[in-house]
Amino acid sequence: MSKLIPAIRVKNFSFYYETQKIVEGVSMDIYQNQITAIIGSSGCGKSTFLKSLNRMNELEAEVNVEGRVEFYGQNIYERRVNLSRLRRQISMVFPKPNLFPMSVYDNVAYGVKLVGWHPKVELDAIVESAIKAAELWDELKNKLHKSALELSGGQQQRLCIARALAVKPKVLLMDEPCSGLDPIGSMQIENLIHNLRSELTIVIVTHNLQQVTRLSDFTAFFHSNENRITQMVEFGTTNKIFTNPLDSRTRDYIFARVG
Ligand SMILES: Nc1ncnc2c1ncn2[C@@H]1O[C@H](COP(=O)(O)OP(=O)(O)OP(=O)(O)O)[C@@H](O)[C@H]1O
Repeated sequence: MSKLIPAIRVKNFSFYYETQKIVEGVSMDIYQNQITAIIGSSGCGKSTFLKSLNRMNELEAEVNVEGRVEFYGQNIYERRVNLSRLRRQISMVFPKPNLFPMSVYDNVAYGVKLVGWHPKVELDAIVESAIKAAELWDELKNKLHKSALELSGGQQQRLCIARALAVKPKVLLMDEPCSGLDPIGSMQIENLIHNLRSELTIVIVTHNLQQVTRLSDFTAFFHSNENRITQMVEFGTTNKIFTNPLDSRTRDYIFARVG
């Protein structure tokens, strides 16, 4: 493996919704151009943690944090951080497609237009390149001006990825990106994630442990303790976590589910 460069360094990080502590004392590195999976029981705080990596949860609730999340050396929780810029650099894909009721083209162009004006020819090129990167161009090149909501579920989810890619993020956070898809739709997204890794750093939350072993380079196991506060129990290469976990709680979770 070539030298690993941390894109995000999480340092002794705790997260609260108002005063309710959800995640406690997480320290981990998320490496550039690697796929990192976050696994753990339902409700333990995986999505919360994922959204704390680009401060998305602040759109939903009042939050408090302790510790640091450094993105290429800068603590994203510093007061002077520009949140729109941060969320472009660390973009997010949600469990269900959340396209706008507008055309395929306008969905992909949306975030790009928010950043600033581009000549039409430039915008066309950005949209085409993002749709190609999401491996949808052949399917959609003749439907660019049709409503995005007419696409299949799998196409909609890949279009969400195209929309996220259009603003040229460095990191893509993916929360259960295949949850609503059939096996073929899931496999297309998995192939896409696999191919995107050469250009992007990816963090994925999923309950599908087979998917974790197929896709990810590193795995973090989160576990909620008796006080319903979640800690990261173990982090390592996916191979190590799935063949020889050190912690009995990781072992119990993985072997109970994989068999
Ligand atoms: N906006 C919010 N405000 C307050 N509490 C929240 C909010 N979102 C989630 N929570 C709480 O945070 C805890 C962790 O939820 P979260 O969705 O992060 O878990 P999860 O591990 O991703 O779950 P799942 O695997 O079922 O999707 C839960 O107790 C949940 O009720």
